[in-house]
Amino acid sequence: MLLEETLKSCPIVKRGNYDYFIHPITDGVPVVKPELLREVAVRILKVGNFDEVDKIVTAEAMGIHLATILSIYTDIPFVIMRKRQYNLPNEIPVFQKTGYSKGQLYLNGINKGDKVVIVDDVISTGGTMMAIISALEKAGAEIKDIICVIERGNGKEIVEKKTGYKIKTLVKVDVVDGKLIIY
Ligand SMILES: O=P(O)(O)OC[C@H]1O[C@H](OP(=O)(O)OP(=O)(O)O)[C@H](O)[C@@H]1O
Ligand code: HPA
Repeated sequence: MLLEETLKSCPIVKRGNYDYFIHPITDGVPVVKPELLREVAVRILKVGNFDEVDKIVTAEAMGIHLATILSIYTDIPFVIMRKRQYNLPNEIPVFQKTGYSKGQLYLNGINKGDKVVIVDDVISTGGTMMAIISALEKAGAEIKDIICVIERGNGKEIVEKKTGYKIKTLVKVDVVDGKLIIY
């Protein structure tokens, strides 16, 4: 499959001490091919449960292309947790920490009782997913499913243990000695 094929050859760069892999789905670099995007979307739709879901939720920036194509396929609207504060009434700020960055994410557009599916490109340390889940819980949303395209390291297990939610992924990778391996 294209996702696995393209992962095999992706470059790794250092972000501080973190070995960061660069891939079209996770970075939009070097180029996002429609056949790859389509394959990923179809695979997400196969594993995910989008029945009777009010909103798809993703995080800026690299969940946006995924939420967009899933929204077009399912006719479900989507919400982007932004890194920018809008100061809208009921905006929910949460702290986000990844393996290489720290910041805030802001949730708008979710009503109490909304049934949501969370979609993101990668789960690595799980810091971002913890932030998304905590914002949605504060908003009173009902999380129906969580799907990340790529899992790396043990962040998925950590988040599952802490929150009780099951996280689905399409492929599991790791970076070992500067090389990306696919399990
Ligand atoms: O599991 P974690 O360690 O939290 O890593 C996963 C997150 O890291 C990336 O986001 P980032 O905040 O770097 O922003 P980007 O989407 O703009 O690359 C990626 O898009 C995930 O949201
Ligand atoms: O290694 C990575 N590559 C791309 N996106 C990511 N988000 C967390 N880790 C990574």
